[in-house]
Amino acid sequence: TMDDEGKNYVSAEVSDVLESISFLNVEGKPSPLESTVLPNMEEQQVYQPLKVFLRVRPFSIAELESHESQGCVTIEDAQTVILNAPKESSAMKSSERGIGHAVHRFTFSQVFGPETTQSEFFESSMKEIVRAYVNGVNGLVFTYGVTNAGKTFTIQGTSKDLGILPRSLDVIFNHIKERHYLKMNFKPYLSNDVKKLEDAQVKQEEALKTAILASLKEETENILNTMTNICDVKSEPSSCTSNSHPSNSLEKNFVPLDIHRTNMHQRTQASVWISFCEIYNEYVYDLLNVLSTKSQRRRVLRICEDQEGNSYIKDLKWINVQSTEEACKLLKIGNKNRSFACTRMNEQSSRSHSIFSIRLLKLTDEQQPRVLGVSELSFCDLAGSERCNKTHVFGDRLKEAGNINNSLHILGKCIAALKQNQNPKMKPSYIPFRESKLTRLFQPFFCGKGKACMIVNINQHASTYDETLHVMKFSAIARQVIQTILPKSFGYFSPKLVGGDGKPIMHFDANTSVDDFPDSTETSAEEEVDITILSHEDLLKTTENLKEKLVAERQSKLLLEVKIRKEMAEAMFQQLLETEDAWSNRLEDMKDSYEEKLESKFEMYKEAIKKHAYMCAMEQIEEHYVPVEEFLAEQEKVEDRERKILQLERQLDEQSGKLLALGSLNSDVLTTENNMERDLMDRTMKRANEGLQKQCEEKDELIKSLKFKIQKLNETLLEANEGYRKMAEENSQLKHTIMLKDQEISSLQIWAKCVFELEETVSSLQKELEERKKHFFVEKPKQQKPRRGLLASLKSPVATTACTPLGKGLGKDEEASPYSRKKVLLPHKAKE
Ligand SMILES: Nc1ncnc2c1ncn2[C@@H]1O[C@H](COP(=O)(O)OP(=O)(O)OP(=O)(O)O)[C@@H](O)[C@H]1O
Repeated sequence: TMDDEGKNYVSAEVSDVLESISFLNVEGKPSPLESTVLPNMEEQQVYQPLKVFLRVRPFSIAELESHESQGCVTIEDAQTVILNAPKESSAMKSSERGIGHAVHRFTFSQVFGPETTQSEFFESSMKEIVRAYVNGVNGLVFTYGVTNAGKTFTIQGTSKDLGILPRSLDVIFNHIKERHYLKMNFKPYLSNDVKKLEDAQVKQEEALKTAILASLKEETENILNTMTNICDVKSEPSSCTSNSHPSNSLEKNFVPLDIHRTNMHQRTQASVWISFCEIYNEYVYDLLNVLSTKSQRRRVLRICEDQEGNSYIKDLKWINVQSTEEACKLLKIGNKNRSFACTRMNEQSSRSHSIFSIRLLKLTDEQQPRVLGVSELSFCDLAGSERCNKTHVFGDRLKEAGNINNSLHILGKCIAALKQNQNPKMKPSYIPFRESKLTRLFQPFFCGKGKACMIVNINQHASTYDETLHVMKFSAIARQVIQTILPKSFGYFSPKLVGGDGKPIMHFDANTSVDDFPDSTETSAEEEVDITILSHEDLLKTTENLKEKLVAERQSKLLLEVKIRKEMAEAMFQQLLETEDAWSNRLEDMKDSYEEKLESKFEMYKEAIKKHAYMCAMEQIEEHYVPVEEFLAEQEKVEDRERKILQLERQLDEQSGKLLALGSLNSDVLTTENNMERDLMDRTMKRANEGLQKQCEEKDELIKSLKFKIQKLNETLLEANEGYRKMAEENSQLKHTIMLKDQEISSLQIWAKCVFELEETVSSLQKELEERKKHFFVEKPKQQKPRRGLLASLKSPVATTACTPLGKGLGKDEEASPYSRKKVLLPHKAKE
């Protein structure tokens, strides 16, 4: 019953898909294979961010029982998911220490929750890429995540629940339907070319395919006995037990394709080829290689590049497939080989990257087929990323080689570099595509030769939270990468057709020349060997060989180094000489330029000085400015004076000449021949002489009268002198008299004082006398006479002194009363 359920479920899904892309096949409209590319891809380059889808795996019952569910992952919306660090995670511990956060938000092109069905996932994530692919655009899908996150489940799925790979195959086959080219004579070759096989080669091809498919049959038969389902490598036991006949169930799972219903009217046809390989420890192995014995060593494949620099895996088997069923069988065989190899090496499958590729060859009609284009769709199931985290692959340098997976580290570096190079402000950095096998194969998809899409698978386990967080951080960077998709992918990868011998087929394209097909583009035919599977002796031998090679290599390198050093030294010397030359030239130039500058400066200063001088002169002129009229007038005056001087000088000369002539007149008269002139001279001389004599006489008279006047004045002066002398004498006498008079006055003053005192005494005496008289009038009236006589005797000498000749000038005062005299003398007293 489960089988039936599963069958119906898948069938319904596939038909949904077919419906959704049915527009590609609408009757009457040109087939999508006829139009080489999608319309929008035809004209221009397409820039679009790398599509990154997140798929969250549901919990299993066991996981829920072991408390893995701690709400670490919350889907916010169709694009956003939130990660909450659980208690035990180091992210939480870090955030508690203040480093980083406990909650992270991430956005994706689309987030698919645990409930998402395989069909829903395919519909939303793969439709665009598959649609582009059938129209000629290369595609790459890779899953990224920790082990057990659901990568393989997403790509391959289980027998009941097909993954994106079988679904894509189904869509492809349904798309080509009647235009399916069933012959095997056109086979993918190198990176993008097609090889036309000879009949024998076709037979070989068919035999190989049968052998490979037979290996599955053998295996299936063996496994049938142990009731193990090989339908999917990691199918759950519950699903496997119900499958009594897995191959049958698989067949039923797909929509039956009527591959014989080829429409002959359709000119274009398609041939489908698949390959399946793995990259383990940086070695590429073909997973469709059937090993005859279990001990047989797996062959390591080389990655080569064609002329255009497109990498491809040399000698990788390409198997023609005619249906999804066949392709899925081959997938199973590959898975089986992968697990077998891994078991033998005691390693887990998640340590390798597996790449399942589908090549679609677009051919013209069957009668005379021509190759129109080749497109490739690859599904890459990457190794679990957690091991890389543990070895600090991101950021830190990867030191260990050996068994550590280098590819994811390089992929991270490439994505970071791609992102950085999109920033125009940043210096473009080198993208280390060539540093790992995986990135070498991915390179075309990041360089515009196809569409890439990344599927991030996470589980919600608390125990692997830190690893999951790392995956999310990686995808956040990847999401920022802008993909450039070059136009006309078919045209861009214009395929070349070669014959069975690998030589170009001329009739294929008239424009193709033989030169376009080199015999081989491979660098070395030496086969790489996976050393991990060599025996001890083999390893020792290999080591010895390698040592020898190393020594030889070192020697040649040394020689090369010496040669390079010598060349470098020569080049350096040459450069030094050139530099010296350049510098000396520059020095000369500088010297010249400085000289020029100096000269110009000198000229400048000269000019400045001139200007200054001119300015000064102008200022002076302004100060001493004389109007022209004045100046001319002055000049005229000067000239006039000069003329007068000249005239006077001439006159003087004449006069002196005349005087001389006068002195020697008589002798001259006798000697002079010209009498007329002489007479005239005489006459003028005479006249002048007369004038002069008259003048002299007048002057003499004047002198005489002046002399007389002087004489008179002298006399008057003498008289005056005499008078003056007399006056002086008189004056001195008078002065003397005055002096005497002064002396007299002063003595008189003394006398007057005495008199005044005496008078006072007298008056007092008189008063006394009168009193006494009154008294005596009564007693002795006769005693009054003698006292009157004493006063009179005192008065008479004073009168005599006043009558002396010295007192002449004061005559008027002499007769004045003693009171009046007193008045005159008072000022003298004051002066003293
Ligand atoms: N979306 C899903 N729904 C149901 N079961 C799932 C889902 N995703 C994964 N599983 C189951 O989880 C288990 C682990 O998944 P899967 O093997 O795909 O992980 P993985 O990432 O490929 O691991 P590894 O890196 O080891 O190959 C499988 O049993 C698978 O069936």
